[in-house]
Amino acid sequence: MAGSEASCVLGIDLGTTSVKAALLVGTGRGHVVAASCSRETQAHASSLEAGPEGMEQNVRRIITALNECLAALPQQQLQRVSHVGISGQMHGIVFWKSDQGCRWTECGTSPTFEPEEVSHLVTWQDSRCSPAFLASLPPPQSHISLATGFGCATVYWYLKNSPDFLKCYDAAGTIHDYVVAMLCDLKKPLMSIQNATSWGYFNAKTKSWNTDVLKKSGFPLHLLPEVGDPGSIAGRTICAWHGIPKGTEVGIALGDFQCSVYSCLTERTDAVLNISTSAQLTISMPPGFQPPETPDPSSAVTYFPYFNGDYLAVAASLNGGNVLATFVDMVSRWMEELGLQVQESAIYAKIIKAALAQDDSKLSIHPTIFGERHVPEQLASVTSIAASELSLGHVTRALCRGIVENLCSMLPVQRLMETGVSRILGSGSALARNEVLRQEVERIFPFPVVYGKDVDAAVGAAMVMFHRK
Ligand SMILES: Nc1ncnc2c1ncn2[C@@H]1O[C@H](COP(=O)(O)OP(=O)(O)O)[C@@H](O)[C@H]1O
Ligand SMILES: O=C(CO)[C@@H](O)[C@H](O)[C@H](O)[C@H](O)COP(=O)(O)O
Repeated sequence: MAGSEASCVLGIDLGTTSVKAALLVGTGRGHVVAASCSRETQAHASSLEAGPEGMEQNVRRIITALNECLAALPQQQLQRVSHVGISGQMHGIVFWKSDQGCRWTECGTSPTFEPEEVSHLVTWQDSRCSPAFLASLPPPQSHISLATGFGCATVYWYLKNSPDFLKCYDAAGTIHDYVVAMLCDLKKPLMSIQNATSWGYFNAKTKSWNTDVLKKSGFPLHLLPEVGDPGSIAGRTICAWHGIPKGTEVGIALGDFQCSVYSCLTERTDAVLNISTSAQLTISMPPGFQPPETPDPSSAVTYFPYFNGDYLAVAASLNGGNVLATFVDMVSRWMEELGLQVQESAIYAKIIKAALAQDDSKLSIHPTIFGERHVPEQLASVTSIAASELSLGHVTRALCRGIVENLCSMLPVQRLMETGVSRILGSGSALARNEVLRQEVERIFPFPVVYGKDVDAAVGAAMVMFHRK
């Protein structure tokens, strides 16, 4: 009954590069994606406090992209939305004043909210916390090693370097926690244990913050959100929003990679490979699995809470589609310096075409320009450079291969085989839009590869709510 009366569920994903939205409609046997939309946020912002090491995003731009996305969805179906599920980029932190986080205004025919007293979002890509700074912090009681870009590490950085900044705000969360708090007018933000784990200083087993450790070191505890289980309801919308009725239930915000996995994983013998701005290779752990109490900082695999007490083992690479985006940006800047202007989308199309015509290359690119959390100091390198292999096609092919090989070095094919993996599910729009990356995925894995669409996390966030209904 995907007909006109069926109720709809809206899924939203606030990614690092783009915002996506997907409308799911119930059918007799499940659901279908009735409409979807994606908008780049173009939200990069300079950091006043951290300088070039900061990686911040302008929250207004993110919300503008969100509004544009929702405005592009069919009004009739938005009016039938019964639940909203929201996911987004993990680890990051945004601060706001709880009584002035946003202002609701009329936007076309329906109200929407505009950010007011809100800081920039300091993202997972932020590198202001050096290894020496992190080593100076109290050791967390968590199974996850602390890294730069994690919410609690960022708070400590402000505490040391810019304490007045923190005095301006009394609430904090991930960007998706912020949106949920604004939609439902939560005075105290609520965070899922998926996102709380991604901030550091969180014990996923007891589902609680390391308050004793944090308190002793003067951490502003009032900035820590309440925590809840993924799949639970955070509140109800306080206004009709883009036609979505007032009083619609909104789920607690979820991690984007868990939602990408949720959108496609059906068998325990599946591994999920997601490539968006970052990249992840994930397998699900058996029911009842508990991660070791203390992390191995040299391990490339971490364990993240999934749903219903289950865990995912994930190789989370900081070098995914962003490496290609950086390459495209570099080409575009070089061309500009040479007096030519070419749109980035045209560069993507050309480099992908050139690499498709170049199906092999001895050129070897280790692409970790952003480091990796377990080896932050190991940056990118290029080897086996032959004069005959310098075309755009060779370089793009080698770059795509390097991204996939790097991810596989973090969670090797051998380990996948030992755990019984028999299929790779590919998700994320960097993969969906790049045939060269897909070819390299198919080359490296000795398993069949099945692809999703480019709004997977948004679909996953909606599915979580759909299954609650
Ligand atoms: N025109 C394009 N063609 C192919 N790939 C693209 C194009 N534009 C962007 N990309 C890739 O998509 C990535 C961003 O994917 P996206 O799903 O929007 O990320 P996120 O979910 O992190 O917001 C970029 O880092 C880049 O590698
Ligand atoms: O770092 C991890 C997990 O530790 C990432 O996998 C996590 O999903 C983060 O949200 C991403 O890094 C950001 O997601 P995306 O915008 O690249 O899709």
